[in-house]
Amino acid sequence: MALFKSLRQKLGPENVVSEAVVRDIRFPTSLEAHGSDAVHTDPDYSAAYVELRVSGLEAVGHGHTFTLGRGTEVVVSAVNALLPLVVGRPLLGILTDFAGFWRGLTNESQLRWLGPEKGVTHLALSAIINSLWDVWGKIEQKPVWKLLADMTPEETVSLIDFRYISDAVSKEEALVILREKFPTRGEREERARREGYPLYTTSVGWLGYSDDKIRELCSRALGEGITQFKMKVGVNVEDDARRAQVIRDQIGWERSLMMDANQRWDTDEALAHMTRLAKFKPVWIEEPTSPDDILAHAKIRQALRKFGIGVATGEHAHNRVMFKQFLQAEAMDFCQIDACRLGGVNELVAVVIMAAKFGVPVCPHAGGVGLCEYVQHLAFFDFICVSGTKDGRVVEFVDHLHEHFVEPVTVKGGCYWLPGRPGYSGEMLPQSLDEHEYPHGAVWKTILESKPSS
Ligand SMILES: C[C@H](O)[C@@H](O)[C@@H](O)[C@H](O)C(=O)O
Ligand SMILES: [Mg+2]
Repeated sequence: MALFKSLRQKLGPENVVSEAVVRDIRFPTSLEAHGSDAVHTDPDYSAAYVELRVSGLEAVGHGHTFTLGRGTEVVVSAVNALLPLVVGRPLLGILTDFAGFWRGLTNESQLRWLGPEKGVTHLALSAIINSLWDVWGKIEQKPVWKLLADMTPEETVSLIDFRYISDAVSKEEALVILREKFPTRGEREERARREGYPLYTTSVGWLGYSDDKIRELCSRALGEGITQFKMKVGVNVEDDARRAQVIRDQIGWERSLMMDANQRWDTDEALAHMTRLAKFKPVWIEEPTSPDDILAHAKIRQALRKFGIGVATGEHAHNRVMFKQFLQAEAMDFCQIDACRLGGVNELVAVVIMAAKFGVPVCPHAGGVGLCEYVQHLAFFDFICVSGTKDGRVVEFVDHLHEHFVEPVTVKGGCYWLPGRPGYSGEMLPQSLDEHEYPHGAVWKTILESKPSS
């Protein structure tokens, strides 16, 4: 137990979580249609942002969950409801029995009625769990991917609550998967440093962008060495076809194009629309229908196989149980974990291991604020410790709001590059937090004051 031993040397019973505050941070991305899709037409990328202090420690844990605009205040309330379960607890006890702690939060006997393990309370949980991972990384002076890469297989499985997934992957099976790659982790860590991790960009194809803007952004992305692109579809199939043509004209046919319908269609509509759009050779259609409808995804997947179009989903799959069923029902070709939809690193690790068992590539979702900063850690963990490969895998990148982070992602030549600072990379700059706090931060004051009163 290498890492736990080191923690025991650094932390004692006096190091308790002494304070945790949550803030409502919103960015007015809807003003320029950044992030817009077939159902989220005016997204303001937002965060319920937690700062967690531990007595006797200088390091502060920063963690957030991603949400949109008006939803943020609901998530902030849910974080406030959960925080009494965290404040006052010794950090060592939390981290060395992380699965037990996690279950305690997800199964608090009154709050669990709101979920369990889904929706607002689960989003809120992830902000707290993310802040704990951040402080853990800072204590060990390691970025989270490295913290994970330095764990023994036994330490890794101790993070996971196996309840409800042990029929798909047991603790013993998870250990076998992790042990298999354990001796060769060093080689892949070296390769990760040398080669990075491939990305695709969604920033060229938000639904509210004009054709001219799409053209300009494609040519800029090509100049930056990006070779994989995603566009939004779903409102009007003829518009989608026109925009797909615009993108193909720019990127050619050798580079990859993905499509994302953001849950807009019924099953038959999905089939009709994708039959029409198949000629643009998309690698996948993402969220073609309700994110809860596993069997519909399976049906769509079967039907689109003849076109060579895969089905991707996961950004709205609310817990490991949903992923289990998508995998068991052969309903997804690409597993899109989301660092904030799931209950933080602990549940993400479970899904990454489960996907490896089912042989489905993990291609993390990152369309939001700070999601790129988070998911890079999980993708590198998957490569170094779990699947051992980057083949057929790609991490989403959106080129928005990175300037607000203490350690923004490094992307170059169509790849993410390993983050180096201790922690989970989600810490935002103090000035950005102050300016974007809703409703009194300077940015919101200006926007709200300029709105005509009704
Ligand atoms: C509202 C958001 O921008 C979504 O459109 C976004 O997360 C998207 O589904 C994606 O895959 O990036
Ligand atoms: Mg999506």
